[in-house]
Amino acid sequence: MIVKYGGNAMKSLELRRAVAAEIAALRALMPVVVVHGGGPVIERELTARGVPSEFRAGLRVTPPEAMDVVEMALSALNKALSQEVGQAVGLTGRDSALLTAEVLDPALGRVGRVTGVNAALLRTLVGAGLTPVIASVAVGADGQALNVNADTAAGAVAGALGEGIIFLTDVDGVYRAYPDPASRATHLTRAEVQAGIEAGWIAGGMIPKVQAALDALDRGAPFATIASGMGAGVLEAAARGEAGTRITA
Ligand SMILES: Nc1ncnc2c1ncn2[C@@H]1O[C@H](COP(=O)(O)OP(=O)(O)O)[C@@H](O)[C@H]1O
Ligand SMILES: CC(=O)N[C@@H](CCC(=O)OP(=O)(O)O)C(=O)O
Repeated sequence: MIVKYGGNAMKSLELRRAVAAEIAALRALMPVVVVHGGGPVIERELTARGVPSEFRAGLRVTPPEAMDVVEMALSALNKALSQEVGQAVGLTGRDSALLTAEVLDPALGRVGRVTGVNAALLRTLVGAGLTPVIASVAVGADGQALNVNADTAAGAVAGALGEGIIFLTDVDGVYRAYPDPASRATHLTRAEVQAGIEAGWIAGGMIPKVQAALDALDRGAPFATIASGMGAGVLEAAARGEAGTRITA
């Protein structure tokens, strides 16, 4: 199982540690690979250095000087998360070409689109009983770092391994009538997701998330689930298909 968490499931150190404990518990049941973001940590480090940044269509415009800060911030966070998950190895996409990428759009600077995943490295680590914890920094053809949205990076890893993925966020799943949690869809097909975006009941930050889920399916993942990182036992329940919204082809 691939588990992705980012800013929303890291709003406090307490929540971050609770999520790490959930991941460690899931690992007792099945092999786990973790992919993480950390938008708020990046934001804080950019601000502290007076490096401005803006988002276009959900992606951070990343000139080279911002890329240096993104990599530094996510690498430091990666080591802390790896330690919290335990029995883990923290990596970025630059280690053993774990995530290779190409420039998505020169207008966005050093933002990457994942072109390859070193699945053999991940299988070796998992086979040795270790949990890979991957920061969403990839390596470009020029050998330099590229910034990849963490949901997208996680989807690419799930696709390459042919495993399911759970995106942990701050809502219980995809709601048909946001923000009413009673309207959570337990299951959605690709066609229903596309219809939901067109109809407007899938909106805001949920759009790039469901798009990352569809991209994961395109790349070979059997399912992609969106679930809450805020509740005890939710991750295990989502892995069983009993929590969150599971999206399948
Ligand atoms: N139909 C919907 N169901 C649930 N959440 C939705 C829906 N439409 C929009 N959202 C919004 O999407 C948010 C999750 O996306 P986002 O904040 O970008 O997550 P993350 O930072 O964890 O990647 C929710 O907090 C909610 O505000
Ligand atoms: C290109 C791009 O936008 N990269 C993201 C990577 C981190 C991320 O995605 O973190 P969350 O999971 O916390 O959102 C960024 O720079 O913020």
